[in-house]
Amino acid sequence: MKILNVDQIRALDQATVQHEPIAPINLMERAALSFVNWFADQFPHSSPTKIFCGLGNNGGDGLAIARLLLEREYPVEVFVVRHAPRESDDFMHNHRRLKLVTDKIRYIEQVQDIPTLRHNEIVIDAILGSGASRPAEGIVKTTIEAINRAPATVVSVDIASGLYADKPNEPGDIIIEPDYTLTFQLPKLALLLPKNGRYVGEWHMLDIQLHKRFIDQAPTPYYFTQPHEARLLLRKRDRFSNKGTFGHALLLAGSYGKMGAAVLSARACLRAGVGLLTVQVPRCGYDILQIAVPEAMCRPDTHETVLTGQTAVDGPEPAAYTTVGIGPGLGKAPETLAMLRTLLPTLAKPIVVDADALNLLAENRDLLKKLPPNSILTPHPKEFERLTQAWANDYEKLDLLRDFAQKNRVVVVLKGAYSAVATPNGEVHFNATGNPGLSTGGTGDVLTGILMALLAQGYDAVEAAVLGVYAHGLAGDRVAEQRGPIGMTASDVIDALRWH
Ligand SMILES: NC(=O)C1=CN([C@@H]2O[C@H](COP(=O)(O)OP(=O)(O)OC[C@H]3O[C@@H](n4cnc5c(N)ncnc54)[C@H](O)[C@@H]3O)[C@@H](O)[C@H]2O)[C@@H](O)CC1
Ligand SMILES: Nc1ncnc2c1ncn2[C@@H]1O[C@H](COP(=O)(O)OP(=O)(O)O)[C@@H](O)[C@H]1O
Ligand SMILES: [K+]
Repeated sequence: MKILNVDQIRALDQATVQHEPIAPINLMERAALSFVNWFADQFPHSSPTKIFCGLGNNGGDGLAIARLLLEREYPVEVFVVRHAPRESDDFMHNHRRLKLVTDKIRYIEQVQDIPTLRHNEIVIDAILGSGASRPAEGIVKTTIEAINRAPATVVSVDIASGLYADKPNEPGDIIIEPDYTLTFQLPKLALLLPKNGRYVGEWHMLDIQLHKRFIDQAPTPYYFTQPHEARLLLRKRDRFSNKGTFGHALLLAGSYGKMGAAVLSARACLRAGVGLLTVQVPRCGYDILQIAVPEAMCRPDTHETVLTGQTAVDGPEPAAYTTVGIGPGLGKAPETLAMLRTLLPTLAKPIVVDADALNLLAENRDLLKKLPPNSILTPHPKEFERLTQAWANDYEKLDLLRDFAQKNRVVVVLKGAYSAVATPNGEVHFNATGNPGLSTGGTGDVLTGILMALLAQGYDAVEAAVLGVYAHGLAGDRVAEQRGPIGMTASDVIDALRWH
């Protein structure tokens, strides 16, 4: 699913009006109806509801929502925040219609006009929508502050008032902090960015049947992966397959005290369908690996505590494996850096690079040029900052991300809520699955194992990254469903992986 910017959303509304065709006011009615259907499923009919409307089309939505909720006998009061000299046409139309069915419309011009809000009440926030283009001030600001102070449940129409849909707000901007955001048709970029968490709450999309062809043709670098899109990537297994069909992966991981990371990656790699797995660990990890992951072959390094790449055991060169994964629990010993220096130029097929291998690349950026094209890098934000530079806001971070992936011809999975998969051609695919239960040590190692397994099975790097983060997050969601997010372990996530 595409993520469009504000100008494109406006053009999409117009294209829908022209091509369906549908009158703008009926499109607004459709949006209001889809909101009310969600609302009625969520909140009982007795819920006292106060709707705050601005004077633009977001306010127009609010007025239409008020009328439809009144039809369903919700106890509704409407407050119009008079912040501008002029109302939009569709606002005025809905204002006239609403006045015919209720006399409970009040106007907020000064602070005394703002009603008291109680904890059992619901506030519908329709003050500013995607048209917000400057910081809230004056009576808009005061009203938003009052709503944020109130104990009421707040539901934002389309987007929290004051939050820009596709550009950074300034620190100190006053923005609604909703419990829910119901956004029309497509996600807005702002909803997916970490700094905006408190201005979004739980969010859902409402399908208002905007013009499909326009969406299909609209150029955008940003996508939000839907479950059906991720599942489409999944390949069926041939009845006559054998273990060779699914690749032989080599995992280079672990150091003294961090052998668990190697175990977790190895187990996840097996649970993600690799045909064969060899793990090279420092000698001190040999017994651990053999006992904890009997399905994997183990090549002990000649070094006792860190990886050097040297081994006394016969076996193929790393370049002969279908793919290589490197990083979990690795440490940053000089011998390990030397291994990277020797190893990377010998590899031609995409590999997975994580954790301390990324930190070594960050400290030795000349090595970035040695990465096989289409390799997958899986930094969390701090690791990505080390690879690049600090950013002033999430939008700048996205620019850095796209730039880095394009320049280095790699796929970057920037991990976190809505992990972002950046591709060498400049696209960013945000992942929808996952939950805060995954914020625990080892879940990143699990992702590395999954990505290696997918590369080994022949998925291309972008497919592997998009499908891998999806399956990883979904496994986390399954665990959270069964036992709640708190106390989830990386091993639980491995056990919950499913590929059907
Ligand atoms: N046009 C359509 O067909 C549809 C539009 N929809 C609604 O329309 C909204 C967008 O409507 P608008 O473009 O009228 O924009 P808004 O309703 O978000 O804003 C109204 C006006 O406020 C002004 N403004 C911007 N920042 C402000 C600030 N800080 N303080 C005071 N005023 C400020 C802007 O000049 C803007 O024209 C969407 O968010 C959505 O709710 C929906 O009804 C879906 C269909
Ligand atoms: N709040 C969250 N919502 C969704 N996913 C999360 C959240 N927090 C962490 N994750 C996921 O958990 C994993 C954590 O990886 P990482 O930070 O590398 O941990 P570690 O190095 O301990 O394994 C990533 O895949 C990340 O996307
Ligand atoms: K709003």
